[in-house]
Amino acid sequence: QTATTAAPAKKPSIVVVATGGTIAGAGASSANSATYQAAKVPVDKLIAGLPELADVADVKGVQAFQIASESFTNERLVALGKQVSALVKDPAVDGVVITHGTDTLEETSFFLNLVIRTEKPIVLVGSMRPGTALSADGALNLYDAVVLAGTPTARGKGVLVMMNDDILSGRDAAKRVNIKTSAFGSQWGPLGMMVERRAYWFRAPVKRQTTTSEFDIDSMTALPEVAIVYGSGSMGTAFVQTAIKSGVKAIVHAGTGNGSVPDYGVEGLKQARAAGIQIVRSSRIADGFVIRNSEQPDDKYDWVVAHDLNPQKAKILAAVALAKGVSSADLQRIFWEY
Ligand SMILES: NC(=O)CC[C@H](N)C(=O)O
Repeated sequence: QTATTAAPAKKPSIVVVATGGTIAGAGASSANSATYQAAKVPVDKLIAGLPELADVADVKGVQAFQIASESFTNERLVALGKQVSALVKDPAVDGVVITHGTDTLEETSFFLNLVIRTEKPIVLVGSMRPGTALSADGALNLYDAVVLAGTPTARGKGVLVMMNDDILSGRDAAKRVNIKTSAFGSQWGPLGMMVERRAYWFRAPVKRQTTTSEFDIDSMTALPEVAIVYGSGSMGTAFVQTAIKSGVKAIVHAGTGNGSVPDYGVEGLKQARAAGIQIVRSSRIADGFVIRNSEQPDDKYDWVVAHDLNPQKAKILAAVALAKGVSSADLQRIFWEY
């Protein structure tokens, strides 16, 4: 007697914003897994080459850029952010996937996590082998990313990275291995895994992001330049002097060990701070974090520590914060909170 005919579930509407990278790469032969040209295949061809996408979502493609991700600039980051912000404001869009080269994917994922005010899933995805190679990884990664962007439980978890079955937070996902398809990881582990169209979650981010962020792409016009100076034995002082002259707003010191600075390098960083440049102590070590007033008297010198952010992530956060013109005390608060 009771009608049990269920209305057919509406498929989520997902926009794939393509920027290039290996996931859009092509090689001369199927044996070329490492030698190929990135950013060759247009987004419509990527989508048409994966008919399985139609089973899981209504997918539309937008070609934002067609570049290798090492060629991303602050201007391109801001432009991409504004484009994604406009898309997630469209009530007809349920989620956004961004195909991206893997080299600077971690910068873009963190940037968008800081500045896009939305609960809707934004998922970055790349690949380590071009689509023309044997055991190419891009097809499954893209399929998983589209599924994830349309998954209700992915809402409110910030910008995500979908690679090699792992769902990672865009905040701390980083390229930790080159050449291998298991390229991405985080010292805090993945948030979950994607298996056969289903997201399995094991943890959630606690840092400020997206809807709880104080930053907003819609009121941002440009990002200031930030330099990274790489620490090593006998590192010299020339690069800090060059950074001072170049007019950067901050120097991220990718120090050795716990973010240490050599005895002969302290003076240059003090000069930079006196010239109004913020000093952010990070570490060249991929894991762990930098403790304030350990190794160097940060309170005395008015320096900031990068917490657990790697130098390239610290560069993004410093640029986003300094685009607003914050004080050093605020900058340190921001490094603890995001
Ligand atoms: N695996 C990749 O995507 C690397 C290709 C290229 N260097 C890029 O980052 O776009």
